[in-house]
Amino acid sequence: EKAEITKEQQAFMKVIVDSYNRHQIPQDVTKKLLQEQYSAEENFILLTEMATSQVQVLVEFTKNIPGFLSLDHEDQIALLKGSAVEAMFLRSAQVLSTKMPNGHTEVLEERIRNSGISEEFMTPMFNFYKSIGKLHMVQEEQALLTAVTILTPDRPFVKDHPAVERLQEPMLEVLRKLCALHHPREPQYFARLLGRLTELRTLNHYHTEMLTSWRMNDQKFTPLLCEIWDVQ
Ligand SMILES: CC(C)c1onc(-c2c(Cl)cccc2Cl)c1COc1ccc(-c2ccc3[nH]c(C(=O)O)cc3c2)cc1
Repeated sequence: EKAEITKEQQAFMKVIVDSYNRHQIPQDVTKKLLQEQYSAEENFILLTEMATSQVQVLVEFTKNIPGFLSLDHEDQIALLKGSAVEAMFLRSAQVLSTKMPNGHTEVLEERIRNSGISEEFMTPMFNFYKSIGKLHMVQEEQALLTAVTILTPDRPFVKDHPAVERLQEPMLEVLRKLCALHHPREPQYFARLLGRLTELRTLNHYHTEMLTSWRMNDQKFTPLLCEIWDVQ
């Protein structure tokens, strides 16, 4: 029957979910959220460290997505560069929308709100965080939604669109079945989930402006972030 998740899809999903759970920012980095002092300068430095660590984790997760490593190498880079900010919004959204026992939720929000980001970006950013929170995604959905975001064919400079679509399609199919399984009373849940991906695209534009305003204040990024965001 259409809605059943097949054995192959189960195995396919397990690879992605296990990789997603395995690749997390190390404790010694995230525990700094609670330790460092609260100044705009210190918050920016800490968030830069978190983003750098998150990009490294993201690259490892992406390499485990079935078929990703057989894509054209330049397309692999284009997909990572094109999706990094969106994937980090999704990841930070999970931290900000679930009450973390370690108290990281509150301190992360506090540091983001006081890191030199102008008010005009705060509203759309935290509206997104709220809308993700309302979805109460299960971790399989979070993992697959992140993989679907990374394997979005129409990123800048991607040459072989069809090859990326062939990888994204089976993930969308499993995600659709998962939504039906975990949210049986919300037939529109899958559509709402994909709607978040559209909202993420708009956040990309805000993020580009955030980077520009940080750079205007001579804020420094790490080499990895400079490379992935084409700055400096
Ligand atoms: C370079 C820095 C200042 C930056 O620029 N834009 C953003 C930026 C911003 Cl604010 C918002 C959204 C996206 C970006 Cl990309 C950031 C900071 O980005 C991140 C902040 C936190 C986390 C993150 C991810 C996983 C985590 N787990 C835990 C834990 O306690 O387990 C904490 C945590 C933090 C990831 C990226």
